[in-house]
Amino acid sequence: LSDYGIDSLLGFLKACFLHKFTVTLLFQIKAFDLEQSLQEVTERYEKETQKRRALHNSLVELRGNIRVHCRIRPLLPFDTAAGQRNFSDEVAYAADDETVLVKCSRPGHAPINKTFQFERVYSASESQDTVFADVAPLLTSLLDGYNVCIMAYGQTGSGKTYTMLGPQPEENFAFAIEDESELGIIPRATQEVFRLISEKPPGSYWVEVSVVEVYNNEIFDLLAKDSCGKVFGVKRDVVTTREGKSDVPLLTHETVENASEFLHLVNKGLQLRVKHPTLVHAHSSRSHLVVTLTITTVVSGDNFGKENKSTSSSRASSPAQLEATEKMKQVKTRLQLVDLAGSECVGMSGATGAALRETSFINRSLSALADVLGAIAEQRSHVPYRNSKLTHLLQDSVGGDAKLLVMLCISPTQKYLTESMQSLGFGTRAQQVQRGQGKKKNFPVLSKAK
Ligand SMILES: Nc1ncnc2c1ncn2[C@@H]1O[C@H](COP(=O)(O)OP(=O)(O)OP(=O)(O)O)[C@@H](O)[C@H]1O
Repeated sequence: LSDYGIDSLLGFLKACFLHKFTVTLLFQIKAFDLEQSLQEVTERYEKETQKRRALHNSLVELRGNIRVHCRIRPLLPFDTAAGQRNFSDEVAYAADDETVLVKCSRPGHAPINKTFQFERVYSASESQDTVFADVAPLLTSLLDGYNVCIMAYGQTGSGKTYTMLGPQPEENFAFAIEDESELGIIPRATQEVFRLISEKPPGSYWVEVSVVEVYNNEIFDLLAKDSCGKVFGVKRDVVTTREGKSDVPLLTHETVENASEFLHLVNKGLQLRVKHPTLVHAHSSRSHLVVTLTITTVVSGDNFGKENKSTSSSRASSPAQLEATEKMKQVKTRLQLVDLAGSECVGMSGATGAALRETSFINRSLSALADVLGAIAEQRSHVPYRNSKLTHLLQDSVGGDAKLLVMLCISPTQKYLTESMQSLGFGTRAQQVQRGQGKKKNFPVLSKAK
């Protein structure tokens, strides 16, 4: 190569290098710009979503609508049953955080491509933390004087107990206390209630808990104790008081002073809850569970405070002690946490004998719940609360002034398509029910603690 040839080759290579360098640099600048504008758009979108949610919440509040959230559980090993082709195909998805998409085409059936909108939709990967973060604001309302009810509804095996309590050990119902991140709404809500109480200005609060199971249309008190102090389920009845409220006479209400006392107590009651294997999974709850926290706010009078030996300044040491104190004013608010038994198509359940009886009681009580919501939605003069013990027990939460959140739980697979569509239909109807604005209990003006 002549000198001239080498020079021009070097020049050419240099030009190529410079060109490549310039192009890379331009790309990098462009990518940086794009990244920045994407970030800006995302931030703006999140702000708008928050604003829209806040507006939606106010609207729901004003109309007294029932809030409905929907959680789609992940695919699990028991979904893939041998010999059932296509049954484990996923057909229900979270299209976004407010939309469920059900998409399915089966030979011999019309294809389904349907969306359902709810206040919040959780995809299979969303954690217990995320679910609870959306529920927690309702608990603030509880201490502001509103009754609150959170109810999990869905087909057998769709994740109701997981969502409400957390994953369950083989032998018993219990809170998996070892792994806090897996705890469900009930234990977290209790922790939150005690945290909120600890932040309150002087006044007095105490928390009582009751645990009830509705099994085969009978109510059982799961905290009742025998003469040796051992818990055993005692049958109770539900009545309507003169004020038109539902009440369970003789129901055990235990005072708890903190969340771990609550967990310990409720765990004992949960051991009595009926569960049997079903064709869906081995540890199916065959009863509706209702855990109620009653929060009594006591505004101290002249004598109160002198007798309060509690370690916490904002809490009374016992209800009995408080009842003995004169010049007190009390306001009671109630948090009802409900893990409904699983809805099921009787034909699908494969149940016979006693199990079939259980299944039909579960289905009857759930359709009584749907009938009650239908009657409220149509503003009928008669709402058939007394058609089942479940609806009679939940009367004040469903039809009364409570803020009600229905947590729909959905199995993602084709096998449970019919049940999932039924649950999604239930949720859609529930969120259209308007009951008038949630009513706040008026707190008496707090007098300064002495
Ligand atoms: N989001 C989830 N992530 C992980 N596992 C889950 C989830 N939801 C449910 N599961 C598991 O699926 C199984 C069935 O769930 P779960 O018992 O909560 O259903 P269920 O709706 O309460 O059923 P049933 O009405 O029969 O009692 C359990 O083993 C549970 O741990």
